[in-house]
Amino acid sequence: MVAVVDLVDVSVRRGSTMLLDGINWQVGESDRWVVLGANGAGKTTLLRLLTGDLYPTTGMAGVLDEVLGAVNIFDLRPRIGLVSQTFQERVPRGETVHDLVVSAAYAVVGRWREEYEGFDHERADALLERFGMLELRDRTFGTLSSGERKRVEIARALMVDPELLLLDEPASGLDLGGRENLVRLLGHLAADAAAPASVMVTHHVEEIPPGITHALLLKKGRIVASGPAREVLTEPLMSETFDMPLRLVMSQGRFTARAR
Ligand SMILES: Nc1ncnc2c1ncn2[C@@H]1O[C@H](COP(=O)(O)OP(=O)(O)OP(=O)(O)O)[C@@H](O)[C@H]1O
Repeated sequence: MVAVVDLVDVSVRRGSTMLLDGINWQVGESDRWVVLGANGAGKTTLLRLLTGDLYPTTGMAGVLDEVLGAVNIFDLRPRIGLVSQTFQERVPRGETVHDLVVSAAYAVVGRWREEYEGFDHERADALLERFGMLELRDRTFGTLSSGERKRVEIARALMVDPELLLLDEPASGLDLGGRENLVRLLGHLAADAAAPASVMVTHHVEEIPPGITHALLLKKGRIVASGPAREVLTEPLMSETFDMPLRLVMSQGRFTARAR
């Protein structure tokens, strides 16, 4: 198995605070992971480590067979698709949906004078169609609903044909319909054998798409449990992670949780 992510005894410390502590974690090339944890558990820190935004204080962090700190991060980043919470702030007013997706091929936000190949345009449109957004290809990004924007962001993240797809709370802020649409699309992606390995961060089990293969539970920077989803997404482990007795129900590949 090729390890897409290989963290060995990783810690991240800021002052006297351990943001991550003793993390050992491997992601395989066909894995679909969900990372769950309460506010402040360290989920965003973990994603920022994977994108090379920050480095381990101790331990070894391997991503796509490269060791963080020993690889040029600008060579690594194009191999990773990121759907972040802050991306929308960087999109210029007036950027069209199609241009936003096609410009990922050049790792830029906002088209300027790049010359794109016909192939790039076709790929961008095929991705927009896959996420139900082709009809809106000529709309400006700023006029889309939150759910539509998320679908465009995922299309953009896949434009570079990444080897690892990172999704940071993709359903946050969406209404019920928007969330359900997105979870369905993420479920299709998870089921696609040609799709890259993925790591999705969320607070809510309702946002876990069907087809997730593995789960990692974080609490105060430490791993509560990690492994196959059916072994990790259990009432005792989830209750420990969120510090309250939970009732967890799984039905037709989807989860719901509430306090006991
Ligand atoms: N530079 C820093 N110095 C000190 N503490 C920090 C720093 N950056 C983050 N933290 C703390 O580290 C902890 C983990 O933060 P992180 O953003 O990774 O959590 P999270 O699980 O993503 O939380 P949320 O679900 O609220 O987004 C938090 O308690 C945060 O306040």
